[in-house]
Amino acid sequence: MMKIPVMEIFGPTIQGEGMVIGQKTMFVRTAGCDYSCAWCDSSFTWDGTGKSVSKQQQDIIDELKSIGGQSFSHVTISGGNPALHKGIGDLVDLCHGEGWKVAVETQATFWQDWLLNIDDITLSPKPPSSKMTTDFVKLDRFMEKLTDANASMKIVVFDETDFKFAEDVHLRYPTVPFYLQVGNDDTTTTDDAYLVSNLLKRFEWLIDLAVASPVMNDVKVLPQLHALVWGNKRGV
Ligand SMILES: C[S@@+](CC[C@H](N)C(=O)[O-])C[C@H]1O[C@@H](n2cnc3c(N)ncnc32)[C@H](O)[C@@H]1O
Ligand SMILES: Nc1nc2[nH]cc(C(=O)O)c2c(=O)[nH]1
Ligand code: SF4
Ligand SMILES: [Mg+2]
Repeated sequence: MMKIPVMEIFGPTIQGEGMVIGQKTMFVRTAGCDYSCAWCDSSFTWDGTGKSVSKQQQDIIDELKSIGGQSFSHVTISGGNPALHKGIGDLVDLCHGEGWKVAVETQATFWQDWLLNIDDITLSPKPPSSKMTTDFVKLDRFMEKLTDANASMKIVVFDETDFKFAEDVHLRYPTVPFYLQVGNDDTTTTDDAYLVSNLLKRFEWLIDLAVASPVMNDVKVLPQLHALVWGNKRGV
């Protein structure tokens, strides 16, 4: 089995974003990303400020059990970009062997066949404000392989240009469940009162855009619930 570079393992907490928002889950956060989004809230996974440890799949399972005890049945793998790591396939199989469901968060730039075994797949192509460029030809090929999977799109929106990008993505993949997510433009503040009021204002702004858009009639608009509850704290 190929080892996996792990940044952190934490939980149980609730999934704060997207298609299974509110779901009790453990998190495994892998190291390394092929992107470097301008506003990444997990930049410690790729900018050299965090420390990762290369781990065997069974050791990750043991750590999940020792941290989470009997109090979970769902594991979310995020990063960084977890799809950079082939070894996650064996981890997913071991999780399923334990009777746990597995979710993944990725920006959909790298394909891995283990994606077909994931219970909840969240794909998050990046809008212009991230300064990353989405290769739609590549994304088309990626999405074709997931036709029968339980996959969703989640686009983070910071401004009107991002919203237009989100509309384009939704129109391109109209049958894929679609989520709009509020962008957090201050991922370092510890002033939770300021952060929450700022995020709620942005949430209202995003709701207003979605409500007015005939393209966005069948979408869900969400904040990052964990940011509203715990601010920018890590490991929650
Ligand atoms: C840290 S990323 C890791 C997974 C993968 N690299 C990705 O981007 O999908 C997890 C989720 O957080 C979102 N995200 C990152 N920074 C954010 C921010 N400042 N505000 C809102 N969402 C953010 C990403 O778009 C992604 O959906
Ligand atoms: N509670 C909680 N929910 C999350 N949803 C996506 C997260 C991520 O960083 O990928 C995340 C996270 O870090 N914490
Ligand atoms: S793709 Fe995800 S982890 Fe990578 S830089 Fe962007 S938000 Fe951060
Ligand atoms: Mg996060």
